Amino acid sequence: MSKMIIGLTGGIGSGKTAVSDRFAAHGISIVDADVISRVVVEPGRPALEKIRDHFGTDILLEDGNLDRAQLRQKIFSSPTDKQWLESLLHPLIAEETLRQLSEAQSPYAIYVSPLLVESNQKGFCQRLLVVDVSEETQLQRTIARDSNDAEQVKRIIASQASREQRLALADDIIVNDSDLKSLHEKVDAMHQSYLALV
Ligand SMILES: CC(C)(COP(=O)(O)OP(=O)(O)OC[C@H]1O[C@@H](n2cnc3c(N)ncnc32)[C@H](O)[C@@H]1O)[C@@H](O)C(=O)NCCC(=O)NCCS
Ligand SMILES: Nc1ncnc2c1ncn2[C@@H]1O[C@H](COP(=O)(O)OP(=O)(O)OP(=O)(O)O)[C@@H](O)[C@H]1O
Repeated sequence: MSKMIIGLTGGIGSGKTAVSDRFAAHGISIVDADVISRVVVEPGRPALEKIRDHFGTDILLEDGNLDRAQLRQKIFSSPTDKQWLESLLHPLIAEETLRQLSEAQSPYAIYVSPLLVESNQKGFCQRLLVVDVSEETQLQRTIARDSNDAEQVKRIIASQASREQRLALADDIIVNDSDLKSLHEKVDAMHQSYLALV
């Protein structure tokens, strides 16, 4: 088991994956809540059946997989549906997260989650690292990546913690306002400072 767990968070499109990929390149174990949230709803999993019973068969694609774009549309326009989905998935995500973290072998491990500040997941992290960008950058990068419409991305941003709320809880901050090369340099420096802590 790793000696230290760093929580990594940031809003949609802030660069959490870009940052965690760079830590992974240094051999650091990454446990990613967004990745786990896909595994727990794979075909054959009980959670997918519950989602189908709740939203109807139309929530599945023809091949039986979850229609994630449709579910995203639904939950970010209905707070009740969002709450229902979160109460189904968050305990499953937490269980798998703890399992994966207990297997992490690197000097420290990173738990990536968009909701570390919102839901009470900070508990098992010794430090919180926040990737910080302006809302304009979040919008631009998310739209370019997912071809989502701006209104939906704005609704997702509005449903998440604010920049200020995240920064208030941060132990460490990476500002991702420049190019990927400069992001990698910042991560490399952070990696060295974490190694010095363990
Ligand atoms: C709604 C779903 C199906 C959309 O899937 P999709 O593949 O389009 O997006 P993905 O899962 O990669 O998430 C992308 C980003 O959306 C944002 N997001 C996702 N879920 C939430 C949420 N419950 N609240 C706020 N923002 C969220 C995050 O910034 C996340 O990084 C999916 O996000 C989901 O199942 N969400 C509920 C589970 C959850 O809370 N996951 C967050 C990690 S704990
Ligand atoms: N410094 C940067 N310069 C240019 N593009 C970037 C930079 N950082 C991230 N990106 C790009 O912006 C998009 C969003 O980044 P990334 O997927 O890492 O964010 P995220 O926080 O993991 O997003 P989500 O919350 O949606 O999972 C990606 O397409 C990524 O390649």
